[in-house]
Amino acid sequence: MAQHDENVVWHDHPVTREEREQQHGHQGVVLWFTGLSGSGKSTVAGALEQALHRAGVSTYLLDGDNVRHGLCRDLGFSDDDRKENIRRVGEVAKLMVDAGLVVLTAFISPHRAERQMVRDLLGTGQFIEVFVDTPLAVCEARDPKGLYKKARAGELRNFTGIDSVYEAPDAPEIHLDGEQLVTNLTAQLLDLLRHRDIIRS
Ligand SMILES: Nc1ncnc2c1ncn2[C@@H]1O[C@H](COP(=O)(O)OS(=O)(=O)O)[C@@H](OP(=O)(O)O)[C@H]1O
Ligand SMILES: Nc1ncnc2c1ncn2[C@@H]1O[C@H](COP(=O)(O)OP(=O)(O)O)[C@@H](O)[C@H]1O
Repeated sequence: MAQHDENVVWHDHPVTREEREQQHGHQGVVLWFTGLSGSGKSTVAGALEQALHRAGVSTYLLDGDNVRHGLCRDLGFSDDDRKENIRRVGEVAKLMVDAGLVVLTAFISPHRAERQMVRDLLGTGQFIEVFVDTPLAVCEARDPKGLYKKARAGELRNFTGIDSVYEAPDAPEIHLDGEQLVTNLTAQLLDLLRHRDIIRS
């Protein structure tokens, strides 16, 4: 990968992040959902986005399945490709936070090091790690896309939880029990955002 060019200089623009946040009426922040395939990341992130949108919050949901159709269509599921996937998404999320949005991301993001990389990229308090903790057996029973079945049959290699690692977060900002009702999980996340003064009560 090409390295940073020292002849490219950062340019500050007249409209500041603070002014954009003022216009939105809230801060920019990333809610970084992580968990196994089938744990419920997209479902819970989608339900939370809907609740926030209805409350007038400016949001954007970046979803692994969708991003891999465009921005990351050249990437597969080797450790190096997953790392590059998360690096790109982290950079995009950072730009969206700078735009003043509440960004929700739904990527397996199986490696602690990559999640830490994104945390470091964003400022303090701007990276909220949401661990959707659903046992592998439950994810496998849900298997909405039939991918676990393929992985067990040896038709799909490097599948997270089967023959590729998932490193659970040590200290996520919020640890969700992925077997609870989606409405309950959404309420827990809204509470956290209110508690952190990211949205108003
Ligand atoms: N080998 C392998 N391992 C895991 N997942 C696989 C694989 N191949 C395809 N898929 C599908 O891709 C979705 C995960 O993409 P992500 O971008 O979130 O993965 S990662 O963060 O880069 O690890 C994942 O979607 P979710 O089920 O929404 O998590 C799968 O549908
Ligand atoms: N809390 C939940 N309780 C029961 N089923 C759920 C829950 N969350 C998600 N599901 C279901 O599990 C499946 C996987 O959810 P999904 O959001 O696609 O997971 P992920 O994005 O982590 O792969 C879907 O069929 C979804 O309807």
